[in-house]
Amino acid sequence: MPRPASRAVPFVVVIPAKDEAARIAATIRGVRRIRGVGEIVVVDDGSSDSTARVAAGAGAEVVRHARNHGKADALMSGLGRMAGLQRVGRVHPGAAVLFVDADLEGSAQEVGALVGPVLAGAADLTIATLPPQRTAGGGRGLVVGLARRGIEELTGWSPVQPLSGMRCLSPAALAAATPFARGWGVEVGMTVDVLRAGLTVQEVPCDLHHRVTGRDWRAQLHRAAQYRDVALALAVRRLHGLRHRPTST
Ligand SMILES: O=c1ccn([C@@H]2O[C@H](COP(=O)(O)OP(=O)(O)O[C@H]3O[C@H](CO)[C@@H](O)[C@H](O)[C@H]3O)[C@@H](O)[C@H]2O)c(=O)[nH]1
Ligand SMILES: O=C(O)[C@H](O)COP(=O)(O)O
Repeated sequence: MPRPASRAVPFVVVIPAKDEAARIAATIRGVRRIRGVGEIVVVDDGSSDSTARVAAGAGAEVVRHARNHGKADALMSGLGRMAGLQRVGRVHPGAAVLFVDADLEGSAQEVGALVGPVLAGAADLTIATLPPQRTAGGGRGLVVGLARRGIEELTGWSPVQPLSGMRCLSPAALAAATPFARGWGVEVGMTVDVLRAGLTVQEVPCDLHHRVTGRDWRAQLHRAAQYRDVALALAVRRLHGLRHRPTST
């Protein structure tokens, strides 16, 4: 039976997860400590480990991809489940969504700082910025630089951490940002689309700690995929901007 609408929650947590069995339970416990949290949806994006079983055991709603589709599709599947929960009255029809990576463990609680400005109507999209991490990363800033310069070129706004995936979106921001750019282009595409819709974006410092990408060949392959997806998301939006440019007389 659907729960009464008065108990419907004002925001839903969506956690995309690929092979996160070692971290997902701690991350779910972390977000459960956020004030006002209701439904927590974990999307197991074709994991080869026990991510789905562990997440279900920790009390999350679990959506499973039979094979790996990439982060953007995992987030879209989470939104699909959120719509289902709205239809049965378990989630408020005008609920916000909070995207949280699966590898934050206990620090995930700090993502709660993103919710207030969106529920209060002060921002449509809030994005977490992270402090220096305990382990040094192995990147040279190529992907981050591409993303930051691209967003600035297309919108005039220069984000501190353009790739950060911890984000809270109002219903208006969700409408402007979906369907998402594919794979690792999701954050850059979302930021550009929300700003171009005339909505407000705000970066919020959060004391978050995650698994940093290292220096081995797998890490460099990961960065190459990030670079490709960010470049594609920007190229599509550049074209869109050209097509919709007002013609001068
Ligand atoms: O095919 C995949 C790969 C990853 N994930 C999940 O997506 C999240 C982010 O993945 P991760 O490997 O931790 O990404 P990072 O290398 O840390 O990437 C950074 O940059 C990405 C954009 O390139 C953002 O999405 C991330 O939030 C940001 O932390 C995690 O929960 C993963 O389990 C999927 O759902 N499907
Ligand atoms: O390690 C990182 O911060 C990301 O994979 C991005 O890589 P980058 O340092 O090349 O921007």
